Amino acid sequence: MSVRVGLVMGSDSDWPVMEEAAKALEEFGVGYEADVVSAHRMPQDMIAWGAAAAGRGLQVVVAGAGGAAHLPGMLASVTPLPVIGVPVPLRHLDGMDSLLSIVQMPAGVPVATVSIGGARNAGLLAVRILAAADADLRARMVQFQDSLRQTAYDKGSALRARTRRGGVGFGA
Ligand SMILES: Nc1c(C(=O)O)ncn1[C@@H]1O[C@H](COP(=O)(O)O)[C@@H](O)[C@H]1O
Repeated sequence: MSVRVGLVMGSDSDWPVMEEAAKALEEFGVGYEADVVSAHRMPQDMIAWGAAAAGRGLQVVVAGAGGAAHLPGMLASVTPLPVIGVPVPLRHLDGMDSLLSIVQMPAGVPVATVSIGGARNAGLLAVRILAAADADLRARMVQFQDSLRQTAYDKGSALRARTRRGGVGFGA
């Protein structure tokens, strides 16, 4: 399986959050590599990693970091690849620091920021980006969306049964 997504984080302490992105990629059979890359602690290596990413065949970067989370933005500044940023919540400030660090990028250097701790959505967004030019992957994403819809239908019918209040009743 070719490695299409670079899944990087500022520290291995981010893994419990970032693992959800890895799981989403695995669900869709998308190859990824995972590594610790820190703008603050290894700036030269971080620049080298970002500058080489596209040339190594990566197509999307998912970057997670907590606190003063400069990693996603700095990677976006040195790669032409789409970068998805994951704000990782730490003990203080509940991830707001990380969210604001990642989301407020200057014009010209986009980072697609997901919610605080939203690594699963980062993985799913990476799949969607790849699926734009990959019909097989797109078909799998449509199937996944169908399963979400079915789950919502089932929840609606269970709620209607529980409350004995008929609603519109979506789905079969
Ligand atoms: N935000 C960054 C960057 C960066 O943005 O380059 N490098 C590490 N970190 C973050 O520091 C937090 C604490 O790291 P440690 O647990 O290693 O002390 C992690 O959430 C990491 O992402």
